[in-house]
Amino acid sequence: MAEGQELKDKSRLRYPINGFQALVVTALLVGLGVSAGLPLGMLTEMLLPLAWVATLTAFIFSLLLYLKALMAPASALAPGGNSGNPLYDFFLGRELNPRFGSFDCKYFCELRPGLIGWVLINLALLVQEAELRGSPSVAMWLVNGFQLLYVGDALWHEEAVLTTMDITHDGFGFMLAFGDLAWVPFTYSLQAQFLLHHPQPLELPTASVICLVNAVGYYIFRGANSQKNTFRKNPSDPRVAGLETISTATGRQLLVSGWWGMVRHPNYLGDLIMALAWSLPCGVSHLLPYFYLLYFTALLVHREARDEQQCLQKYGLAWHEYCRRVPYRIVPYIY
Ligand SMILES: NC(=O)C1=CN([C@@H]2O[C@H](COP(=O)(O)OP(=O)(O)OC[C@H]3O[C@@H](n4cnc5c(N)ncnc54)[C@H](OP(=O)(O)O)[C@@H]3O)[C@@H](O)[C@H]2O)C=CC1
Ligand SMILES: CC(C)CCC[C@@H](C)[C@H]1CC=C2C3=C(CC[C@@]21C)[C@@]1(C)CC[C@H](O)C[C@@H]1CC3
Repeated sequence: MAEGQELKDKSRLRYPINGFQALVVTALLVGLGVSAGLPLGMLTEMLLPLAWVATLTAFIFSLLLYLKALMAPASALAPGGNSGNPLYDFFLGRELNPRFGSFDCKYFCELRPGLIGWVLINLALLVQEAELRGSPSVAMWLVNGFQLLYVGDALWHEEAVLTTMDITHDGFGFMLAFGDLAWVPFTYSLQAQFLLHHPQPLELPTASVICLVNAVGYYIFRGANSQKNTFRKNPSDPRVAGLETISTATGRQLLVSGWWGMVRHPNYLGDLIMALAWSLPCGVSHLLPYFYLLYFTALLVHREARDEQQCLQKYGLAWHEYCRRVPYRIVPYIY
């Protein structure tokens, strides 16, 4: 169990940290099913109807959550989803942490169904390719491997999601419910879907270069996220104690050396490099496999701007000083 950030009423919610176990249990159940004759590859023929059902589920779920939020106390509402405009509030989410007993709807949806569903769809596409062509292609192995690493990493470090703005600031409305339940599994698996219908020959040297790109992206992404998480948990931890910091009026400090001294969002940079590595196995003849990279760039640029606003509010002058010391946002010398 882990404790979340402090809420408006000074209380803290508790969250179970067992996302990685959920992934392992799902893998075991799917393995059992497949060995008992479950035709996993058939899933690939049901993607469109399943995407519709997921969207409808997200719609009904967020409608119920909106109705539930009408009875919630003011202290339980999200800062942005309480405008009084029902459509806007339904879309962004009125309540910050809707719960049924100890079951936290937003926390559950943020990582588990979407991320585990995504790698399950990828696996089904790999199995289907093996059935169609005798064995999965190198490109399909790479896409499956890279994205499984990403999902496994997110679930392994599940506790880190408790400090993201989705959990601490945003309500749970249609946008996030749709994003978590429908958008992630069905659009994040587009590269593997593309490969099933457009096989790409991949020579060993090209595959090795693509693996290197993914490794570099992962190294930056994990290094930056772990450095910040370690520092926030215990600034005197020997792994971060030697880093240069700026003090803020809130008593918290900001890192100005290490990964966070290179750009203001080194974790986004690593994430984008990995996104490129996931598209490259699909070749360069079609734009579709690059959809994730384009959408993700737009999402992270927007997210970075929102985070800047929140940090400026929290840290004021100290944030200005940080921006002066670390002038680039995501890509050194470019942006
Ligand atoms: N694949 C996907 O679809 C998505 C992936 N992601 C990934 O999720 C991860 C989490 O991203 P996200 O939630 O956006 O935010 P971040 O992990 O980047 O966290 C931002 C927060 O970090 C703290 N911070 C910022 N600068 C510093 C500094 N110099 N020193 C110490 N603390 C600092 C601030 O919070 P405070 O000071 O309060 O601690 C700030 O609000 C990222 O790796 C991102 O790439 C995100 C969105 C979508
Ligand atoms: C429907 C819209 C276009 C936007 C929906 C946004 C959501 C898909 C994303 C908002 C924040 C997310 C995070 C992740 C997945 C995507 C969503 C839900 C991660 C869980 C991905 C893995 C990382 O390690 C952590 C991320 C936290 C934020």
